[in-house]
Amino acid sequence: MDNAIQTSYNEAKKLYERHGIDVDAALARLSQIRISLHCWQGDDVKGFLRKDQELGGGLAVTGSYPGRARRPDELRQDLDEALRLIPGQHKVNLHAIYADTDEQVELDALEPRHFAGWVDWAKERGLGLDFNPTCFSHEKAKDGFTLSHPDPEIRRFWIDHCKASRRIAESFGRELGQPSVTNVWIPDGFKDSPVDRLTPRARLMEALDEVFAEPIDEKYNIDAVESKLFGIGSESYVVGSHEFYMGYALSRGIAVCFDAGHFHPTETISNKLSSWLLFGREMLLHVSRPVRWDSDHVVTMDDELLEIARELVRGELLDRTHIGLDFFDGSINHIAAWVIGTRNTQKALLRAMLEPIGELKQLELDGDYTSRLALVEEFKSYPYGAIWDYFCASQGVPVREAWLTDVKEYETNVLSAR
Ligand SMILES: C[C@H](O)[C@H](O)[C@@H](O)C(=O)CO
Ligand SMILES: [Mn+2]
Repeated sequence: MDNAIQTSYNEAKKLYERHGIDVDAALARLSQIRISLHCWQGDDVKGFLRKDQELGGGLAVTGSYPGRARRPDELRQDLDEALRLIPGQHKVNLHAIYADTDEQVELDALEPRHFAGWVDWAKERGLGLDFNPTCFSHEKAKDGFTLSHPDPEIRRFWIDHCKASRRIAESFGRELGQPSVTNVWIPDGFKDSPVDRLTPRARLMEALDEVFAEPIDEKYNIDAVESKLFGIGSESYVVGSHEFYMGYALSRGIAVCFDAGHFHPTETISNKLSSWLLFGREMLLHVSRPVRWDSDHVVTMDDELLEIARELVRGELLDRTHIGLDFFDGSINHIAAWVIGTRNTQKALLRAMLEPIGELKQLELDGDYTSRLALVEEFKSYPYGAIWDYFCASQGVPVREAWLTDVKEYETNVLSAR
């Protein structure tokens, strides 16, 4: 370890210790937290099945930065490069359209064997895999409805696709020895105000009940449902709204996915997590960054990211939370986007762990809001960067912005040849 890094760490640690903060314990905890890197940042949500399809479901990727992955082996190579630059052991989040197969297989006929390449790769590296049915970018989703479609045949197709997805995730869990989270997000909704809001939701409820009917051991697969306030083309009404899924997940004992970009512009998910976990068992996060709308910008160290991390740490909610990322920026280097977003998420968790939580809670209980505010604000300039640098060095990954040199080299040597 570089002397300067060690010295700065020792000095910073002393400052935290004055407030009773166990820095080594925080780093040990941080090293155990797996973040799920979303594969779709690597290729602008194109996938490998049915590549001719336009991106649908109201999703939009802007930018055409060169070098995006075109095949499973390229995507895995890029993920390897990103993971090399991120401390800790993580997971990779796949969508169904990222099947690694030469077969022309339909979404409702996908099987675990179509993902064998991913499982072998993950096993070799000790990674976990999460999964998502892809209920968009398909002719059967063209009119904006999938699981809640009025046509029972179309509904059947999507139900079967979601059932197949759970079986694939279960196989990941069995093979990799850690549960896979299957997250169902559907784009269903109306551009303009509907006359009947109830019936599509009733259809969705019934369809989901069928999807989740097959019992699967939670040791292998955890089900989650993701709501949205609006989308492009579903500005006025989304079938799978927040209230719908809160009720659904609570009554069915499954997890809710909170996506940071899926609420009103001034509404934050950080303020929802404690409420959900008082009643629900587990949750999935899609850590994202909305800019004016659900724009899926790369996660930065903004107030909301820190507040999400604080909620998880202060409330001891980490053990019941699965942290996934969800952004797709096609205007910058695809690997850098993963590295920036993941390292920021980890850094925010570290900052939250390095706060004098017991002391702050006591001040609040005592009604000393002056000291509470003073301490929270002073801690913002405590030297967490020195602790982070030490963590990166001890985990064998580049310290500070040194990772960027590696990404630039990779761009020159690998990406520019694509
Ligand atoms: C590609 C993902 O499934 C998608 O981003 C979903 O999670 C979402 O957030 C849709 O807005
Ligand atoms: Mn999401």
